Amino acid sequence: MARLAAARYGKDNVRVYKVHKDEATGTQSVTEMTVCCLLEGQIETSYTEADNSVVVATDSIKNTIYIKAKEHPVNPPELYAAHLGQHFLDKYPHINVANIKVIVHRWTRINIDGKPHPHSFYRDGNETRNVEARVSREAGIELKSAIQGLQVLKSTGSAFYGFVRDEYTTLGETWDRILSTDVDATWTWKTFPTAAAVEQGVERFDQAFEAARTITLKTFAEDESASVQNTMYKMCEEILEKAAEVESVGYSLPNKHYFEIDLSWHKGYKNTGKDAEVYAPQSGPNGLIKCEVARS
Ligand SMILES: O=c1[nH]c(=O)c2[nH]c(=O)[nH]c2[nH]1
Repeated sequence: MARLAAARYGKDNVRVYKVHKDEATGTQSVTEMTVCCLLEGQIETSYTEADNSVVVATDSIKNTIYIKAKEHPVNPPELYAAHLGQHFLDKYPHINVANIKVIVHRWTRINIDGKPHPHSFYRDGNETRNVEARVSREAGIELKSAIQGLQVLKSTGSAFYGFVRDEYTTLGETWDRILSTDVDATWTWKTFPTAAAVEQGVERFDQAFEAARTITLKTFAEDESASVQNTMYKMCEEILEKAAEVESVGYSLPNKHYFEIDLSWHKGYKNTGKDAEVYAPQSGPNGLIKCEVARS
C-alpha cells in the first residue's frame, strides 16, 4: 500500500516586471522579480483519484501573480509575498498553505554626468534580494529574507592556522591569504499573524536588508579574519543586534580557494609566501561553511 506523504504544486519561474511612474518628477522606478508559488491543502485526491476539482490550475496561479503585482506594491518583496500568499487562503477554503518565493534582480539607476537618470538602469551584479514566505492558516506568515550571490574578495587580512594537524593534513598554516566567497545570508523574522501585520511597520524590511548588506560588506572588509567560521559569526551577531524583529540569521559561504603557484622553476622567480603575486583561482573543490545564529 502507498500513501501520499506530502504534496505541493504551483508555478515556478514566473518573471514579473513592474514600473512605477512618478508623474510629478517624471522619474520612473523599476522592479524585476522571479516568483514561485506552491500551494498545499486538501489536494490529495488530485494525486490519488485524478480529481481535478480541487486543482487551481498552475496557469491561474501565474495569472494571480501578475494581478497581485498590479493591485499591490511589489516593494518590499516581503509585503508582496505576504499579500500574494494571503490571497490564496482567502479565496480557496481548501488551500491551507501558500509557499511564495520572490527573487528580486538588480536594476540600479544609471548616473549620467553625476546625475541619476530618470528611466535608465544597469545590472551591477548577479546578487539578488530574496524572500520566502510560508503563509498558512495555522501558523500565520513565516518570512525569510535573504541576499544571494554577492561575490566578494579580499586580497589580504585573512589567516587560517591552528587547525587539526594529523596524518590526513597537507594544508599549510597561513597568516596571510586571499579570502573570497559568494554571500548567501538569510534572516528569519518573527511570525506575523496576517498580511496587515506585515504591512504595519513595513520599513523594517528595507532597513534589515540594508543593514545586512552593509554589515556583510563592512565585516568582510574590516575583520582580520581568523576563519570563514569566525567572520560569518560576527556578521550574524551584528545583524541580530540591528534588526529587533529578526529571530535568527544564517550564512552559507563557499570558501573559493586561490592557490599559490611556485614559479621558481622559471629563472628562479619568487612567487610564494610574501612574494606571491600570481595565483591560480580554483573552480572546485571549495570549502562550504554554514551557520545559523539565534538569540539566546
Ligand atoms: O576559513 C576556513 N575554514 C575552514 O574550515 C577551512 N578548511 C580549510 O581547508 N581552509 C579553511 N578555511
